[in-house]
Formats: sequence, structure tokens, C-alpha cells
Amino acid sequence: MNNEKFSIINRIKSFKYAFNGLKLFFVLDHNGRVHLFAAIVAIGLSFYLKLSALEWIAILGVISAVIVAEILNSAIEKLADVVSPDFHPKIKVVKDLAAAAVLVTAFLALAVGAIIFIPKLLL
Ligand SMILES: Nc1ncnc2c1ncn2[C@@H]1O[C@H](COP(=O)(O)OP(=O)(O)OP(=O)(O)O)[C@@H](O)[C@H]1O
Repeated sequence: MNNEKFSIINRIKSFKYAFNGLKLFFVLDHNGRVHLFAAIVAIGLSFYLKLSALEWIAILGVISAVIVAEILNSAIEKLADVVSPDFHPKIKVVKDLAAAAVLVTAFLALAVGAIIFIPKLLL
């Protein structure tokens, strides 16, 4: 448990650091830019197809899941590169596991996108 006194200033600083993390991801990370582009396309299509509230929740949920997984994957990769700049079999396992988390969420996003968008686009 943290014995420091509660401080509004420190809470605001935490937000600032978190927004800086978002900027690092979406502006500087190539994967982040790809995810931002895909999210904008999916949200644009959702407006165009006039999704229901539940469909919006599903689309925004999977977009967030993919972005959160990719942010954590990037953070793990960067930490691993500091811990072990040289090849290490255990770092390979760690990085491959983190990448697998992104893959699972990406498959989920594809499935949800296909279930929602394909019937609306074909009809
Ligand atoms: N230090 C290392 N030791 C062992 N294996 C590594 C190491 N660095 C990378 N790898 C292997 O290479 C793969 C790709 O790693 P890398 O860090 O380049 O990820 P990436 O997804 O290509 O990153 P980027 O975000 O730069 O595109 C990892 O999943 C892992 O199998």
C-alpha cells in the first residue's frame, strides 16, 4: 500500500503521463498508426451503416481490445529490448506471447466486424 498523501496534482500528472503514452503509441509507433487508421475506418463505416447501440458497443469494444493489446505488446517489447538487447530464448517466448495476445484480439475484431458489417453491406 502507498503511504503517500492523496494529491490531486499527482493524479493529474498520472493522466499527463498516460496521454503521453497514447501520443507515443499513435504518433511514433508504426503499429499504432496502423491501428489508428483501422479504427477510424471502422468508426466511419459504423456511422455510415447507422449501427444500433449494441452493435456500436461491440465495435468500440473490439477496437479498444486490439489497441490495448497492442499498447501492452509494445510496452513489453520495449522493456524486453532493455532487459536483453541480445537474442535470448526466454525473451523470444515473452515477445511471442505478447504478440499472440494481439493476434487473438485481432481475430476477434475481424469476426465481430464481419458479423456486423457483411450483412449490412450485402443487403
Ligand atoms: N532479444 C530477442 N531475443 C529473442 N527473440 C527475439 C528478440 N527480439 C526479437 N525476437 C523475436 O523476434 C520477434 C519480433 O520481435 P520484435 O521486437 O522485432 O517485434 P515486432 O513485432 O517485429 O516489433 P515492431 O513493433 O518493431 O514491429 C519476436 O516475437 C521474437 O520471436
